[in-house]
Amino acid sequence: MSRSELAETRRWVVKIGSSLLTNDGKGLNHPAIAAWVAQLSELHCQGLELILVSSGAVAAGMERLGWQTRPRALAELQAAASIGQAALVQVYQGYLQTGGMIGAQVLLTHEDLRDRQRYLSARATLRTLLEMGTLPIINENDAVASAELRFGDNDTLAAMVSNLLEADLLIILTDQAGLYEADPRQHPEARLLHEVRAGDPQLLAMAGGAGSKVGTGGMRSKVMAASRAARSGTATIVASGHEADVLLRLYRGALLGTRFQPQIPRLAARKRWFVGQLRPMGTLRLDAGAARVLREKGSSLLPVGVTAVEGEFQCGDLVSCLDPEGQEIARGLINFASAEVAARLGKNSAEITELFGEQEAVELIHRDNLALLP
Ligand SMILES: Nc1ncnc2c1ncn2[C@@H]1O[C@H](COP(=O)(O)OP(=O)(O)O)[C@@H](O)[C@H]1O
Ligand SMILES: N[C@@H](CCC(=O)OP(=O)(O)O)C(=O)O
Repeated sequence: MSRSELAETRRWVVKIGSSLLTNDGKGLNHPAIAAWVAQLSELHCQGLELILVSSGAVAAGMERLGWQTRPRALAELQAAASIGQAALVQVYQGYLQTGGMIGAQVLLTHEDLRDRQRYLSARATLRTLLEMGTLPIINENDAVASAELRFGDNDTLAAMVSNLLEADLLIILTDQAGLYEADPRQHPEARLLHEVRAGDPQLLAMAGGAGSKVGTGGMRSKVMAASRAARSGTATIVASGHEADVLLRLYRGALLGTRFQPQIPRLAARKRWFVGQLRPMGTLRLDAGAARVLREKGSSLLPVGVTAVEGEFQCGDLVSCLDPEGQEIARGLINFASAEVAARLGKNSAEITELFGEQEAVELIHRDNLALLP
Protein backbone atom coordinates (compact mmCIF):
# COMPACT_ATOMS: atom_id res chain seq x y z
CA MET A 1 0.00 0.00 0.00
CA SER A 2 1.37 3.44 -0.82
CA ARG A 3 0.37 7.01 -0.22
CA SER A 4 1.38 8.28 -3.64
CA GLU A 5 -1.14 11.15 -3.44
CA LEU A 6 1.12 12.92 -0.94
CA ALA A 7 3.28 14.07 -3.84
CA GLU A 8 0.23 16.09 -5.03
CA THR A 9 0.09 18.14 -1.83
CA ARG A 10 1.40 21.67 -1.73
CA ARG A 11 1.77 22.93 1.84
CA TRP A 12 3.12 20.97 4.80
CA VAL A 13 3.56 21.87 8.45
CA VAL A 14 6.35 19.73 9.93
CA LYS A 15 6.63 19.54 13.72
CA ILE A 16 9.79 18.22 15.36
CA GLY A 17 9.35 17.34 19.01
CA SER A 18 11.61 17.81 22.01
CA SER A 19 12.10 14.05 22.35
CA LEU A 20 13.89 14.07 18.98
CA LEU A 21 15.72 17.35 19.05
CA THR A 22 17.61 16.71 22.20
CA ASN A 23 20.06 14.04 23.22
CA ASP A 24 17.91 12.79 26.08
CA GLY A 25 17.55 16.33 27.33
CA LYS A 26 21.27 17.12 27.06
CA GLY A 27 21.55 19.72 24.35
CA LEU A 28 20.55 19.64 20.70
CA ASN A 29 21.15 16.69 18.41
CA HIS A 30 23.06 18.51 15.65
CA PRO A 31 23.52 15.66 13.15
CA ALA A 32 19.81 14.84 13.32
CA ILE A 33 18.86 18.50 12.79
CA ALA A 34 21.22 18.69 9.82
CA ALA A 35 19.52 15.64 8.28
CA TRP A 36 15.96 17.01 8.71
CA VAL A 37 16.97 20.37 7.33
CA ALA A 38 18.56 18.68 4.28
CA GLN A 39 15.25 16.92 3.65
CA LEU A 40 13.27 20.14 4.06
CA SER A 41 15.58 21.85 1.56
CA GLU A 42 15.07 19.02 -0.90
CA LEU A 43 11.27 19.19 -0.54
CA HIS A 44 11.40 22.94 -0.93
CA CYS A 45 13.25 22.41 -4.23
CA GLN A 46 10.41 20.09 -5.28
CA GLY A 47 8.05 23.04 -4.86
CA LEU A 48 6.49 22.29 -1.48
CA GLU A 49 5.64 25.16 0.85
CA LEU A 50 6.96 24.24 4.27
CA ILE A 51 6.46 25.51 7.79
CA LEU A 52 8.57 24.09 10.59
CA VAL A 53 7.27 23.96 14.16
CA SER A 54 10.28 23.21 16.29
CA SER A 55 10.54 22.55 20.00
CA GLY A 56 13.92 22.39 21.72
CA ALA A 57 14.35 25.90 23.15
CA VAL A 58 14.40 24.83 26.79
CA ALA A 59 16.81 21.98 26.07
CA ALA A 60 19.13 24.21 24.06
CA GLY A 61 19.04 26.84 26.82
CA MET A 62 19.90 24.28 29.48
CA GLU A 63 22.89 23.21 27.40
CA ARG A 64 24.14 26.79 27.06
CA LEU A 65 23.69 27.40 30.77
CA GLY A 66 25.33 24.12 31.69
CA TRP A 67 22.21 23.02 33.60
CA GLN A 68 21.85 19.26 34.05
CA THR A 69 18.27 19.14 35.30
CA ARG A 70 15.20 20.86 33.94
CA PRO A 71 14.22 23.70 36.30
CA ARG A 72 10.82 23.61 37.96
CA ALA A 73 10.24 27.34 38.42
CA LEU A 74 8.36 28.78 35.46
CA ALA A 75 10.53 31.91 35.30
CA GLU A 76 13.68 29.78 35.04
CA LEU A 77 12.15 27.64 32.32
CA GLN A 78 11.21 30.80 30.46
CA ALA A 79 14.71 32.19 30.85
CA ALA A 80 16.21 28.93 29.58
CA ALA A 81 13.83 29.01 26.62
CA SER A 82 14.85 32.58 25.76
CA ILE A 83 18.52 31.67 25.73
CA GLY A 84 17.88 28.41 23.93
CA GLN A 85 15.57 29.82 21.25
CA ALA A 86 18.38 32.03 19.98
CA ALA A 87 20.72 29.04 19.90
CA LEU A 88 18.10 26.86 18.21
CA VAL A 89 17.45 29.26 15.36
CA GLN A 90 21.18 29.80 14.93
CA VAL A 91 21.63 26.06 14.46
CA TYR A 92 18.76 25.84 11.96
CA GLN A 93 20.00 28.84 10.04
CA GLY A 94 23.47 27.32 9.73
CA TYR A 95 22.12 24.15 8.13
CA LEU A 96 19.51 25.97 6.04
CA GLN A 97 22.23 28.05 4.41
CA THR A 98 23.82 24.86 3.10
CA GLY A 99 20.58 24.11 1.23
CA GLY A 100 20.24 27.74 0.07
CA MET A 101 17.18 28.41 2.23
CA ILE A 102 16.34 31.33 4.48
CA GLY A 103 14.77 30.66 7.87
CA ALA A 104 12.38 33.07 9.62
CA GLN A 105 11.65 32.85 13.33
CA VAL A 106 8.02 33.27 14.41
CA LEU A 107 7.14 32.91 18.10
CA LEU A 108 3.45 32.60 18.92
CA THR A 109 1.31 32.59 22.02
CA HIS A 110 -2.26 31.44 22.52
CA GLU A 111 -3.36 35.06 22.57
CA ASP A 112 -1.91 35.60 19.10
CA LEU A 113 -4.25 33.00 17.65
CA ARG A 114 -7.27 33.98 19.75
CA ASP A 115 -7.26 37.73 19.17
CA ARG A 116 -8.68 38.42 15.70
CA GLN A 117 -6.29 41.22 14.73
CA ARG A 118 -3.22 39.32 15.85
CA TYR A 119 -4.51 36.15 14.22
CA LEU A 120 -4.92 37.93 10.88
CA SER A 121 -1.56 39.59 11.27
CA ALA A 122 0.20 36.25 11.98
CA ARG A 123 -1.59 34.72 8.99
CA ALA A 124 -0.56 37.55 6.68
CA THR A 125 3.07 37.44 7.82
CA LEU A 126 3.32 33.67 7.46
CA ARG A 127 1.73 33.76 4.02
CA THR A 128 4.18 36.43 2.95
CA LEU A 129 7.10 34.40 4.27
CA LEU A 130 5.89 31.43 2.22
CA GLU A 131 5.46 33.56 -0.89
CA MET A 132 9.03 34.73 -0.40
CA GLY A 133 10.19 31.11 -0.38
CA THR A 134 11.48 31.18 3.20
CA LEU A 135 11.04 28.59 5.92
CA PRO A 136 9.07 29.91 8.90
CA ILE A 137 10.42 28.28 12.08
CA ILE A 138 7.73 28.46 14.73
CA ASN A 139 7.83 27.84 18.45
CA GLU A 140 5.76 28.95 21.39
CA ASN A 141 6.84 32.32 22.75
CA ASP A 142 7.86 30.70 26.03
CA ALA A 143 9.30 33.91 27.47
CA VAL A 144 5.88 35.55 27.70
CA ALA A 145 3.36 32.68 27.68
CA SER A 146 1.68 32.57 31.07
CA ALA A 147 1.06 29.28 32.82
CA GLU A 148 -2.71 29.22 32.16
CA LEU A 149 -2.44 30.20 28.53
CA ARG A 150 0.35 27.98 27.29
CA PHE A 151 0.00 25.65 24.36
CA GLY A 152 2.47 23.64 26.46
CA ASP A 153 3.05 20.93 23.94
CA ASN A 154 3.95 21.96 20.43
CA ASP A 155 1.55 19.44 18.85
CA THR A 156 -1.39 21.75 19.59
CA LEU A 157 0.53 24.74 18.30
CA ALA A 158 1.39 22.86 15.07
CA ALA A 159 -2.27 21.92 14.55
CA MET A 160 -3.37 25.53 15.03
CA VAL A 161 -0.73 26.70 12.56
CA SER A 162 -2.04 24.06 10.12
CA ASN A 163 -5.52 25.55 10.51
CA LEU A 164 -4.22 29.08 10.19
CA LEU A 165 -2.44 28.32 6.91
CA GLU A 166 -4.89 25.67 5.69
CA ALA A 167 -2.04 23.21 5.24
CA ASP A 168 -2.62 20.04 3.25
CA LEU A 169 -0.62 17.95 5.65
CA LEU A 170 0.71 18.13 9.21
CA ILE A 171 3.65 15.84 9.88
CA ILE A 172 4.49 15.28 13.54
CA LEU A 173 7.93 13.74 13.93
CA THR A 174 8.52 12.04 17.25
CA ASP A 175 10.58 9.27 18.85
CA GLN A 176 8.11 6.47 18.03
CA ALA A 177 7.14 5.04 14.64
CA GLY A 178 3.58 6.37 15.02
CA LEU A 179 0.47 5.61 17.05
CA TYR A 180 0.49 2.11 18.55
CA GLU A 181 -2.53 0.39 20.02
CA ALA A 182 -0.92 1.06 23.42
CA ASP A 183 2.20 2.93 24.62
CA PRO A 184 5.06 0.81 23.19
CA ARG A 185 7.28 1.72 26.13
CA GLN A 186 4.95 -0.18 28.42
CA HIS A 187 3.58 -2.67 25.85
CA PRO A 188 6.35 -3.69 23.46
CA GLU A 189 3.96 -6.10 21.71
CA ALA A 190 1.52 -3.31 20.72
CA ARG A 191 0.83 -2.98 16.97
CA LEU A 192 1.45 0.16 14.94
CA LEU A 193 -1.61 1.63 13.23
CA HIS A 194 -1.08 2.91 9.68
CA GLU A 195 -4.40 4.52 8.76
CA VAL A 196 -6.94 5.90 11.22
CA ARG A 197 -9.79 8.41 11.20
CA ALA A 198 -8.99 11.78 12.76
CA GLY A 199 -11.34 12.40 15.66
CA ASP A 200 -12.08 8.72 16.30
CA PRO A 201 -12.66 8.66 20.11
CA GLN A 202 -11.12 5.19 20.43
CA LEU A 203 -7.70 6.56 19.52
CA LEU A 204 -7.46 8.70 22.65
CA ALA A 205 -7.85 5.60 24.81
CA MET A 206 -4.82 4.02 23.11
CA ALA A 207 -2.59 7.06 23.48
CA GLY A 208 -0.71 7.76 26.68
CA GLY A 209 1.32 10.71 27.95
CA ALA A 210 4.93 11.63 27.27
CA GLY A 211 7.34 8.75 27.52
CA SER A 212 10.57 10.72 27.67
CA LYS A 213 11.94 13.19 30.20
CA VAL A 214 11.83 16.04 27.71
CA GLY A 215 8.62 15.49 25.70
CA THR A 216 5.53 17.37 26.85
CA GLY A 217 2.28 16.15 25.36
CA GLY A 218 2.88 12.46 24.66
CA MET A 219 0.80 10.62 22.07
CA ARG A 220 -2.43 12.03 23.52
CA SER A 221 -1.61 15.53 22.41
CA LYS A 222 -0.71 14.22 18.92
CA VAL A 223 -4.05 12.43 18.59
CA MET A 224 -5.85 15.59 19.70
CA ALA A 225 -3.75 17.70 17.36
CA ALA A 226 -4.75 15.45 14.46
CA SER A 227 -8.44 16.01 15.13
CA ARG A 228 -7.88 19.73 15.46
CA ALA A 229 -5.98 19.85 12.16
CA ALA A 230 -8.79 17.89 10.47
CA ARG A 231 -11.18 20.80 11.18
CA SER A 232 -9.61 22.69 8.30
CA GLY A 233 -9.31 19.51 6.22
CA THR A 234 -5.65 18.89 7.07
CA ALA A 235 -4.49 15.26 7.28
CA THR A 236 -1.87 14.41 9.92
CA ILE A 237 0.93 11.85 9.85
CA VAL A 238 2.75 10.94 13.05
CA ALA A 239 6.05 9.28 12.19
CA SER A 240 9.49 8.60 13.58
CA GLY A 241 12.11 11.27 13.10
CA HIS A 242 14.75 8.58 13.62
CA GLU A 243 13.74 6.93 10.35
CA ALA A 244 16.28 7.81 7.65
CA ASP A 245 14.92 10.28 5.07
CA VAL A 246 11.49 10.07 6.66
CA LEU A 247 10.15 13.27 5.06
CA LEU A 248 11.43 12.43 1.59
CA ARG A 249 10.10 8.91 1.79
CA LEU A 250 6.68 10.14 2.93
CA TYR A 251 6.64 12.53 0.00
CA ARG A 252 7.40 9.65 -2.36
CA GLY A 253 4.51 7.64 -0.94
CA ALA A 254 6.21 5.32 1.57
CA LEU A 255 3.91 3.77 4.13
CA LEU A 256 5.53 5.18 7.25
CA GLY A 257 3.90 6.28 10.48
CA THR A 258 0.21 6.70 11.26
CA ARG A 259 -1.98 8.81 8.99
CA PHE A 260 -5.04 10.49 10.51
CA GLN A 261 -7.51 11.20 7.72
CA PRO A 262 -10.08 14.00 8.08
CA GLN A 263 -13.61 12.67 7.91
CA ILE A 264 -15.13 15.24 5.64
CA PRO A 265 -13.66 16.02 2.21
CA ARG A 266 -10.84 18.51 2.34
CA LEU A 267 -12.49 21.24 0.32
CA ALA A 268 -15.74 21.13 2.29
CA ALA A 269 -13.84 21.12 5.60
CA ARG A 270 -11.68 24.02 4.52
CA LYS A 271 -14.72 26.10 3.47
CA ARG A 272 -16.57 25.32 6.68
CA TRP A 273 -13.47 26.30 8.60
CA PHE A 274 -12.82 29.68 7.00
CA VAL A 275 -16.49 30.66 7.19
CA GLY A 276 -16.43 29.83 10.92
CA GLN A 277 -13.09 31.49 11.62
CA LEU A 278 -12.95 34.68 9.61
CA ARG A 279 -15.14 37.75 9.73
CA PRO A 280 -16.28 39.23 6.40
CA MET A 281 -14.35 42.42 5.69
CA GLY A 282 -16.64 43.62 2.90
CA THR A 283 -19.70 42.94 0.79
CA LEU A 284 -20.32 42.30 -2.90
CA ARG A 285 -23.77 42.80 -4.41
CA LEU A 286 -24.52 40.37 -7.21
CA ASP A 287 -26.93 40.61 -10.11
CA ALA A 288 -29.61 37.95 -10.52
CA GLY A 289 -27.60 35.93 -13.06
CA ALA A 290 -24.49 35.72 -10.88
CA ALA A 291 -26.55 34.83 -7.80
CA ARG A 292 -28.21 32.02 -9.78
CA VAL A 293 -24.99 30.43 -11.14
CA LEU A 294 -23.39 30.57 -7.71
CA ARG A 295 -26.38 28.87 -6.09
CA GLU A 296 -27.17 26.38 -8.84
CA LYS A 297 -23.80 25.53 -10.34
CA GLY A 298 -21.33 26.45 -7.61
CA SER A 299 -19.47 28.60 -10.18
CA SER A 300 -16.65 31.03 -9.45
CA LEU A 301 -17.69 34.67 -9.09
CA LEU A 302 -16.72 36.87 -12.05
CA PRO A 303 -16.64 40.70 -11.97
CA VAL A 304 -19.30 40.90 -14.68
CA GLY A 305 -21.98 39.75 -12.22
CA VAL A 306 -21.14 42.19 -9.43
CA THR A 307 -23.00 45.49 -9.22
CA ALA A 308 -21.51 47.07 -6.08
CA VAL A 309 -18.73 46.67 -3.56
CA GLU A 310 -18.75 47.86 0.06
CA GLY A 311 -16.06 47.92 2.75
CA GLU A 312 -12.29 47.94 2.59
CA PHE A 313 -10.52 44.65 2.20
CA GLN A 314 -7.32 43.08 0.97
CA CYS A 315 -6.64 40.17 -1.35
CA GLY A 316 -7.30 36.94 0.63
CA ASP A 317 -9.90 38.49 2.99
CA LEU A 318 -13.32 36.98 3.52
CA VAL A 319 -16.19 38.86 1.86
CA SER A 320 -19.90 38.20 1.81
CA CYS A 321 -21.99 37.97 -1.36
CA LEU A 322 -25.55 39.32 -1.43
CA ASP A 323 -28.24 38.56 -4.03
CA PRO A 324 -30.24 41.48 -5.55
CA GLU A 325 -32.75 41.20 -2.66
CA GLY A 326 -29.95 41.78 -0.13
CA GLN A 327 -29.95 38.17 1.08
CA GLU A 328 -26.49 36.80 1.92
CA ILE A 329 -25.96 33.71 -0.25
CA ALA A 330 -22.23 32.97 0.01
CA ARG A 331 -18.94 33.94 1.62
CA GLY A 332 -15.56 33.60 0.00
CA LEU A 333 -11.90 34.55 -0.04
CA ILE A 334 -11.43 37.36 -2.53
CA ASN A 335 -8.59 37.55 -5.08
CA PHE A 336 -8.41 41.36 -5.15
CA ALA A 337 -8.37 44.34 -2.79
CA SER A 338 -11.58 46.42 -2.61
CA ALA A 339 -10.25 49.21 -4.86
CA GLU A 340 -9.31 46.66 -7.53
CA VAL A 341 -12.77 45.10 -7.30
CA ALA A 342 -14.36 48.53 -7.74
CA ALA A 343 -12.33 49.05 -10.92
CA ARG A 344 -13.55 45.72 -12.33
CA LEU A 345 -17.26 45.95 -11.46
CA GLY A 346 -19.61 44.73 -14.19
CA LYS A 347 -16.78 44.18 -16.67
CA ASN A 348 -16.39 41.04 -18.73
CA SER A 349 -13.08 39.21 -19.12
CA ALA A 350 -12.22 40.82 -22.46
CA GLU A 351 -12.76 44.33 -21.05
CA ILE A 352 -10.64 43.51 -18.03
CA THR A 353 -7.78 42.17 -20.18
CA GLU A 354 -7.99 45.31 -22.28
CA LEU A 355 -7.83 47.54 -19.22
CA PHE A 356 -5.34 45.66 -17.06
CA GLY A 357 -3.53 43.24 -19.39
CA GLU A 358 -3.39 39.44 -18.94
CA GLN A 359 -4.45 38.60 -15.39
CA GLU A 360 -3.34 35.71 -13.24
CA ALA A 361 -6.89 35.33 -11.92
CA VAL A 362 -9.93 36.74 -13.66
CA GLU A 363 -12.48 35.56 -11.12
CA LEU A 364 -13.08 37.69 -8.02
CA ILE A 365 -13.60 34.55 -5.95
CA HIS A 366 -12.59 31.10 -7.14
CA ARG A 367 -15.20 28.41 -6.52
CA ASP A 368 -12.73 26.50 -4.29
CA ASN A 369 -12.73 29.56 -2.04
CA LEU A 370 -16.47 30.15 -2.14
CA ALA A 371 -18.79 28.66 0.47
CA LEU A 372 -22.52 28.76 -0.26
CA LEU A 373 -24.66 29.50 2.78
CA PRO A 374 -27.67 27.28 3.48
N1 LIG B 1 -0.15 4.59 21.88
C1 LIG B 1 1.05 5.14 21.80
N2 LIG B 1 1.78 5.00 20.65
C2 LIG B 1 3.02 5.59 20.55
N3 LIG B 1 3.58 6.32 21.54
C3 LIG B 1 2.91 6.50 22.70
C4 LIG B 1 1.61 5.92 22.88
N4 LIG B 1 1.17 6.29 24.10
C5 LIG B 1 2.13 7.04 24.67
N5 LIG B 1 3.19 7.18 23.84
C6 LIG B 1 4.41 7.92 24.20
O1 LIG B 1 4.44 9.18 23.54
C7 LIG B 1 5.82 9.55 23.42
C8 LIG B 1 5.96 10.69 22.39
O2 LIG B 1 5.48 11.89 22.93
P1 LIG B 1 6.47 13.02 23.54
O3 LIG B 1 7.42 12.38 24.51
O4 LIG B 1 5.60 14.14 24.04
O5 LIG B 1 7.31 13.41 22.25
P2 LIG B 1 7.54 14.76 21.45
O6 LIG B 1 8.56 15.51 22.21
O7 LIG B 1 8.03 14.25 20.15
O8 LIG B 1 6.25 15.50 21.36
C9 LIG B 1 6.50 8.28 23.04
O9 LIG B 1 7.84 8.25 23.41
C10 LIG B 1 5.67 7.19 23.75
O10 LIG B 1 6.28 6.67 24.91
N1 LIG C 1 8.33 25.41 23.60
C1 LIG C 1 9.07 24.31 24.21
C2 LIG C 1 8.59 23.00 23.63
C3 LIG C 1 7.44 22.32 24.29
C4 LIG C 1 7.55 20.82 24.04
O1 LIG C 1 8.43 20.15 24.58
O2 LIG C 1 6.70 20.30 23.15
P1 LIG C 1 6.76 18.82 22.50
O3 LIG C 1 7.86 18.81 21.51
O4 LIG C 1 5.42 18.73 21.82
O5 LIG C 1 6.93 17.78 23.56
C5 LIG C 1 10.56 24.40 23.88
O6 LIG C 1 10.92 24.88 22.80
O7 LIG C 1 11.36 23.94 24.70
